[in-house]
Amino acid sequence: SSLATTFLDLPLANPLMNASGVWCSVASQLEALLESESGAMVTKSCTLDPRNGNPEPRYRVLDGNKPWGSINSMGLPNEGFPYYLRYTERHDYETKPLFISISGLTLDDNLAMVDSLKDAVTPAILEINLSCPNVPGKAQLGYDFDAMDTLLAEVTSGYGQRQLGVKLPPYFDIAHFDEAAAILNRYPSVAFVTCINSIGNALVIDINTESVIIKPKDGFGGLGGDYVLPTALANVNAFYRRCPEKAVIGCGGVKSGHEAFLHILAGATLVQMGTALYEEGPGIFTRVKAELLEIMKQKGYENLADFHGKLKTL
Ligand SMILES: O=C(O)c1[nH]c(=O)[nH]c(=O)c1Cl
Repeated sequence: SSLATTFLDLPLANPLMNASGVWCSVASQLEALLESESGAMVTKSCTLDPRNGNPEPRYRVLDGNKPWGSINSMGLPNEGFPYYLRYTERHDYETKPLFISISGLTLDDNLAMVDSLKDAVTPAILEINLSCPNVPGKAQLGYDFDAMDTLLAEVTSGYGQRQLGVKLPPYFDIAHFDEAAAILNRYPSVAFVTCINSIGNALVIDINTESVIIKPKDGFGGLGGDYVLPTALANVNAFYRRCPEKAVIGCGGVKSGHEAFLHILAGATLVQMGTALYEEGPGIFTRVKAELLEIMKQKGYENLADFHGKLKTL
């Protein structure tokens, strides 16, 4: 059996990569991902200027010894767009493809970064984070369909119809799957969707301290890990069914070959890891690769195409 695959016509040794935001904020982390057995890698969502982000604690795993998941309200800490643009210029693309994630604080900031990327003519693949903040008091872009449509119209024309992708927040209503997909399908250059970002504004409470466990936003934060797997699989499959011309990247609840297999069965071409990578480090790619291969062997699958998107219904 082989894990080899292609994405946007690029060859990958395997479908596994990090989720933006995890182990990808600074050069040392990016170099560790390059040296890891991941098939691809993505940078931390960046803003035009560097940001410190929110006060700590801003990331916690739940039930530490057996982390069922994580909660975070990082606040978009990053080194600023120029730092990641410089990394795209020195990345070794022969080793593995690189995605660059942007999350501008304003439409103009997003357009400025897209414009610089277009001029840079870098092989890096753009993933626009639609969970980026919107106008204060308004829902995040991924939940403000008019703002999302406007952004995509401006970005796709600014990017000269070059292929790019979007990182979507989770949706929980069939009508929202329909509406989001209808917008995305109007932009053929949006070649992939990454589902899902963390489940927003969860609240974890510690019974011993009778307190929340992260400092920002009175403890409200994005949920990752085991808790989000069924929602992640639903979003992967919903967009896989609704966007036949686009690839889907799965993200959410992957910590072993088992969940990676489920994401691919649901329609994911690549699979990202966040919480599990945060806790285990880049060695996780070696482990999950072996586990996925073992499951394929047990089931008699030679390659990913043998089961990709072949989820059965009853
Ligand atoms: O707080 C963050 O930096 C953050 N945290 C997330 O869980 N998803 C995101 O897209 C971002 Cl930008």
